[in-house]
Amino acid sequence: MRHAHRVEVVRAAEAELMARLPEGTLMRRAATGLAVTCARLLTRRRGRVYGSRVVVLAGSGDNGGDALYAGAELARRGARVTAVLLAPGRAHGGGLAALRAAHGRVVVEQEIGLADFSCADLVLDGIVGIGGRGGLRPEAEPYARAARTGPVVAVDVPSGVDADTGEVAGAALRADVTVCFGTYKPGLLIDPGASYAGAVQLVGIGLELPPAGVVALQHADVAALLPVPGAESDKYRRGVVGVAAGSARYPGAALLAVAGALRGGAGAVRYVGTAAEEVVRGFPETLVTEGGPAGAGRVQAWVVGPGGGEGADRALAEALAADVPVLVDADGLTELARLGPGALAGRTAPTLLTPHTGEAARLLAGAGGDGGTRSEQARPPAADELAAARLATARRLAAAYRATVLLKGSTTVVADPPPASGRGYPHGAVRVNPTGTAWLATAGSGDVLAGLAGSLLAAGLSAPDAAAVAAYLHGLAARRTAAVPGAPVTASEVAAALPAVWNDVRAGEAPEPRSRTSGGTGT
Ligand SMILES: NC(=O)C1=CN([C@@H]2O[C@H](COP(=O)(O)OP(=O)(O)OC[C@H]3O[C@@H](n4cnc5c(N)ncnc54)[C@H](OP(=O)(O)O)[C@@H]3O)[C@@H](O)[C@H]2O)[C@@H](O)CC1
Ligand SMILES: Nc1ncnc2c1ncn2[C@@H]1O[C@H](COP(=O)(O)OP(=O)(O)O)[C@@H](O)[C@H]1O
Ligand SMILES: [K+]
Repeated sequence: MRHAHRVEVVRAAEAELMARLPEGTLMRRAATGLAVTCARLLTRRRGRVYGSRVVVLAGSGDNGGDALYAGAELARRGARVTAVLLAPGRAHGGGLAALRAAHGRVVVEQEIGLADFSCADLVLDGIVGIGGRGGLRPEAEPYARAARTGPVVAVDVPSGVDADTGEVAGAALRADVTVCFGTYKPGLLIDPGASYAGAVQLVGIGLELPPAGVVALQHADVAALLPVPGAESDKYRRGVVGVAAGSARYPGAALLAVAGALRGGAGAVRYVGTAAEEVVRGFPETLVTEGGPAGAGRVQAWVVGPGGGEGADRALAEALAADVPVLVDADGLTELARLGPGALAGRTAPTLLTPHTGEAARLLAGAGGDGGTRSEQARPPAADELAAARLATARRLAAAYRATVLLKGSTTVVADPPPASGRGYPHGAVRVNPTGTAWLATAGSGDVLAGLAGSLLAAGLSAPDAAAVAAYLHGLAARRTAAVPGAPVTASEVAAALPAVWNDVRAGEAPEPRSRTSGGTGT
């Protein structure tokens, strides 16, 4: 599990630890970890550190201090280090002295051409870290846009990325590697910030931290959550998932949701809807029932809405009336947005909403724009604004509907509603998904995800576990299924690859590293 903490929490842990240690200890630990990574990258690129050209971009805070100290360590090993001071006169005094003592060169911005930056063997981004406010400043923007040949190593956070949220206001430094200290920051795991961070490495500095508000499951965490039938299991004990999906216009959505559901660990899939004939032809193992969810017999969880068309309102009402977990997707969400959060008010069983940002915009508008009452009409949020602020969007929706929310797109975010007491930290737990590829943005892949997550719910996983495990497997399946890495995939292929990735996860096969060309980490 990767744990990510807010800046405020990191600061508190830092203060507590610093009070017990000699001054400068934490920065020395951070800078040493940073220098080790840089030396490894330089050795890979040039065979050795000695003689390599390193540019340090140093801002006015401790982030610049880390970069200057790391630059000094590289200079001591023979690297030709040039530090560019973006806030001359305010650079970290100790770091500057260390770099000068190691015969590093120190210049101000006007004294170095972008050409020197562009041909460096390695650039250290120490412009700003967790103390950053309001995006990159004008003096730093040319570095964000300049071409470069060597890797950029971000210190703690890529400058310009909001550490708490992953939001990027304007330009930001695009890193190949980010070396972060003490804990991951949410902004390193959530797009757009995550896509600026490259490969993220954590350097422990001894912070004692409380449980993390944001986590990313890894292979072993997912493996531990996968349902496994016991010796006494039968198909009903394994869980029956009901799928109310598809319509005359979108029969394929029913097939794809069922395809996902059949691979999610439930013992049986029960289908209700107008595409029963097509479903049985495609998947003879499906149980089909006439009418809506109300008359369908016992199920342990419902999936409502993929391709649901005009029948989605009835299916939603009947599924929500059942005292079992309900996953609401697609047309079910459009109907829920029309009804507003009150439609979930009487439910005691878990509800899982799986919107993309367009549906999230409708849901927020249905909740009164800001999650308040419907009479407080605010400007309806636009989908692209919500995509740029994925963490806040998922949290707002979870709070407004008091349901678990899986927000789809580049970095899928799963948010729980805040605790009912309203005391303490004002947000519920959040999981972010580290697998996936932008090729998942293909028609029908969301239907597969809905079926898969619903099946995991029926098999007994909690709503946040089912959502996070489904997103993880779905993202891995998309990566695995491409005939050539990075090639397009179809939703049917994603569904067909699920058993193989299930086995990979159980066997502990490492996932592929994230790939820029495949368009990010999220599903
Ligand atoms: N926490 C820990 O445990 C440890 C933390 N460590 C390190 O310390 C870092 C945090 O250092 P920090 O607190 O000095 O803040 P930092 O990120 O350097 O930025 C603040 C400075 O930047 C300025 N500034 C603000 N916004 C800006 C912008 N948009 N663009 C440009 N400049 C901007 C602002 O000045 P202003 O100009 O606003 O007056 C202020 O001077 C952390 O990320 C990690 O690297 C490690 O050494 C070890 C343990
Ligand atoms: N840019 C992206 N990067 C990664 N995954 C994405 C991206 N855009 C969409 N996805 C994923 O693709 C799937 C699309 O689902 P959805 O929008 O519901 O499509 P459909 O309605 O056609 O099934 C989701 O799992 C979503 O997270
Ligand atoms: K930085």
